[in-house]
Amino acid sequence: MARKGNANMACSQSENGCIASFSLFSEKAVQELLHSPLQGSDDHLIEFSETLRTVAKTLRRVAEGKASAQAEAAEWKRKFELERARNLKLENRGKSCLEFHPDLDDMRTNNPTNQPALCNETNEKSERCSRNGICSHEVLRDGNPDSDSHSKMIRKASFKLSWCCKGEQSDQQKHDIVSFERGNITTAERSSKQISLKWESSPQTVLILTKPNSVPVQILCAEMIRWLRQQQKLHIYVEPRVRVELMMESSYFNFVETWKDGKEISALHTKVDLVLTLGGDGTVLWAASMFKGPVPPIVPFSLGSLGFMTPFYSEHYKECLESILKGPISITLRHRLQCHVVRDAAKNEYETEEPTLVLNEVTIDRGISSYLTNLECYCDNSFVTCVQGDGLILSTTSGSTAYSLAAGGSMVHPQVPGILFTPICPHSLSFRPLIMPEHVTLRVQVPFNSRSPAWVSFDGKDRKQLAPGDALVCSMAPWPVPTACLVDSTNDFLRSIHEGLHWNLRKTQSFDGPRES
Ligand SMILES: NC(=O)c1ccc[n+]([C@@H]2O[C@H](COP(=O)([O-])OP(=O)(O)OC[C@H]3O[C@@H](n4cnc5c(N)ncnc54)[C@H](O)[C@@H]3O)[C@@H](O)[C@H]2O)c1
Ligand SMILES: Nc1ncnc2c1ncn2[C@@H]1O[C@H](COP(=O)(O)OP(=O)(O)OP(=O)(O)O)[C@@H](O)[C@H]1O
Repeated sequence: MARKGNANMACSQSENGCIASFSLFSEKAVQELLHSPLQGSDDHLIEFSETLRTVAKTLRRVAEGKASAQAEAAEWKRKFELERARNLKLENRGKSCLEFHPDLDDMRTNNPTNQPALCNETNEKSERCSRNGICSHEVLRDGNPDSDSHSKMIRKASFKLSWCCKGEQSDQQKHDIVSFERGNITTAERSSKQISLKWESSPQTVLILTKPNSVPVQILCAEMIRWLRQQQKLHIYVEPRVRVELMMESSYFNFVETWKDGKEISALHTKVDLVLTLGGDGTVLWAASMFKGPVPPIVPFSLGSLGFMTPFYSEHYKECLESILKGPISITLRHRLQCHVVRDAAKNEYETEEPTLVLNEVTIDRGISSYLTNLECYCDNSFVTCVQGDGLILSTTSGSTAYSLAAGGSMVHPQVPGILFTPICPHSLSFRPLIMPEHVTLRVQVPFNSRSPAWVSFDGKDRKQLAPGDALVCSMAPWPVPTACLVDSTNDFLRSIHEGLHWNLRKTQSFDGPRES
């Protein structure tokens, strides 16, 4: 019955009007005809019914063939897009690496092989490692040349660990990341160390972003601008809306700069040294969303109710800013996800549609539909699972304390590079959340046979519909969001889960009472 139902659906969904009209002669219709009072009374009618049944069967086979061809085409398309996404990622990495290097010309001249900056970095790393005496690339020596046969037998085998960059030919792209010291694996570098920012020249320009419709925020903003101008001699940028509000208050604020259009916004990162946010976590998300590429360091002042990412107290803004402008400051590099919506109809969406960067998460859910969402999920070339439930959250580790947490995901330190894969109300008893490594590309596909479309939203905003056949492709973005820490990354994170969520708060058990003897 289910197969028959599917066949009918495939026929009626077809854009081909001819097949749609033939679906009138479905097997069900034929059965009804056979069981009608005319049955047996007319041999010709029976013969005709048999013919119709054959036609219906043939049509069903055609519809099934079409569905399977569509699925195969989607699979090829998915592979093609994955490959493109990988290449794009590599290209972006190359670009960002080059962009962030101030002495690019020097490097080019000093790099006879003309390798990209990434390779130089790797060389630098291994040089640094050798200096530290940790990353020896030598083959393990025997030790004592006079050693007896017993000690030779217990000698450990030597080996080399290397890492393959995707999309390159395997022989050319092996970089040693972990080496061996007398056969034991040690790591020289870890990606999640506390990062310190030291100004090499003083910051000149500050962008202030504020939560809208808040009088305390407006008052603080005006006060802060006066202080930054008079005491720190800084250039100030604000949003057009805020400039209007300031000018209504006083013409004194005429020096405050703003922008006119999206083009000027996209050039902001080249002018702004520091971004101050006055609001809650939503204002930090807003600030991050303004920068589609590199993001200047953000100093988030807390004027909201929760404030996971806003460690600075607005009452102490003068002391905070004095110390930040002087530096050095501890920062958290918050990873972002780069998301592409890939339409089934698109020939090549990567070239036409801008990716959306999210700091918290991208959510694919059932929107207003009351049906279960049905989402096929892939990680690189591997099938992950099919989500049947309210939806799926792909979250950064910064976002792990937001929607993903509410859906049962783990809380993860924001400096850990990874992508959280958290289902929303899965209709299955065994669906636990996953955390994937940072280098993967995830693809969430609405299958062709889905009963309803799905909806995607980015940091809780910009909802878009995903029709059957459409997909969301998501990978780690090359541009993280550097946010200033009040103390350091770990201290701020723990403080936020204690104070913000009252994590594991319980009255301590009293001393009196039964004890183990
Ligand atoms: N059920 C839920 O928990 C739920 C539902 C929808 C959206 N959200 C979250 O709201 C975010 C958008 O925030 P908004 O301020 O624009 O909307 P909002 O004003 O609706 O605020 C949502 C709440 O989430 C908190 N929040 C945001 N980012 C956080 C983070 N990284 N860690 C801990 N808490 C965080 C905010 O402080 C706020 O209290 C989305 O990215 C999503 O994570 C949560
Ligand atoms: N500069 C801005 N322009 C437009 N919208 C903004 C801006 N800053 C913040 N928002 C939006 O305003 C909403 C509320 O912001 P925010 O979370 O900072 O304040 P809050 O809700 O009072 O804080 P909390 O969530 O901690 O209670 C968010 O949805 C955010 O996206």
